[in-house]
Amino acid sequence: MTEQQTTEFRSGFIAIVGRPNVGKSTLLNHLIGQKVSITSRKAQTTRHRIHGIFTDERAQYVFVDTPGFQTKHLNALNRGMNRVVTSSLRDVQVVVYVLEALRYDERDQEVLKLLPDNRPVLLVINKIDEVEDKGKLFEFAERIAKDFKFAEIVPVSAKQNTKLDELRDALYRHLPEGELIYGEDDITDRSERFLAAEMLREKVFRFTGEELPYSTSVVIEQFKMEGKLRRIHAAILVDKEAHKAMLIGKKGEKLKEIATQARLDMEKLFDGKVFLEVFVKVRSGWADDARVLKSLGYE
Ligand SMILES: Nc1nc2c(ncn2[C@@H]2O[C@H](COP(=O)(O)OP(=O)(O)OP(=O)(O)O)[C@@H](O)[C@H]2O)c(=O)[nH]1
Repeated sequence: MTEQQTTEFRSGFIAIVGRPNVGKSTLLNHLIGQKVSITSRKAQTTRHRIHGIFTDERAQYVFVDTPGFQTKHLNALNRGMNRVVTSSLRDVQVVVYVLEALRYDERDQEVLKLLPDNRPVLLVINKIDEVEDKGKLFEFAERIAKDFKFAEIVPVSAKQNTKLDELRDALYRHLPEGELIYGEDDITDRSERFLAAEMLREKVFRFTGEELPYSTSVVIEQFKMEGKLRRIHAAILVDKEAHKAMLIGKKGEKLKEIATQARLDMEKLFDGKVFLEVFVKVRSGWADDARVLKSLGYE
């Protein structure tokens, strides 16, 4: 091969799959160097497909962050998520299958069953910072490799940015030759409005621990540019008065903290000042129901 052939520009879509909590969102954020996907200690916080984009002088890597594959609790939402996993695997060039170091349970195996055999799959063993005896990683990798033919195996710590360059190199090796798919400076194809909701939703999860149910949702009611300032009004919708009190906290302190942290993340991501106002609203049930609203003359 000549020098030129080895440095050809490459591009393509890459899916990151794995059971909840293995660190997919953290990996995506750290590979891109920006916070575009929400992370939290609670499992199952990713509900949407997010494209994170990373461009350097030799390639454009377009990441698809898939929700954790659900094997328990097959409700409609989770069934939807599984479909997202399967469909996102169909239109990518490379698949990254993430495991937690030294952990390989039946949920991981369920995801493994979804892996395609007609394109490269990289095994990423994450959270190696938690393993003292690194020799164990080798045995672990050998064991997993018996279950699937991986193109490469890359141990990393997403959180500590360890071996992420090795992972980028491995991804480059398996991407096809191609032009830029998105702009050079793009990091996601999601709107700022969507990302603002994600940032806020993450803080709600983070600051309410296990107390608040997943039924909580975030709506951006207004997103306005005023010169360089983004003026954002957001509502956190809850089902019960008790949940509202929980979110607001003593003297409103919890809500203030949630809003401040979300605003700081937004300012970093949007690279500009944000004025953020957050309200907590109790969903009145019928007000949410599109059909009822329609019959009352609202659209
Ligand atoms: N020690 C350690 N913890 C990590 C690492 N990567 C991620 N984590 C932690 O693992 C937890 C889950 O990370 P996420 O990135 O939200 O996991 P996910 O796979 O996207 O989870 P879902 O959105 O539920 O599918 C968080 O508490 C992270 O901080 C790592 O390399 N080392």
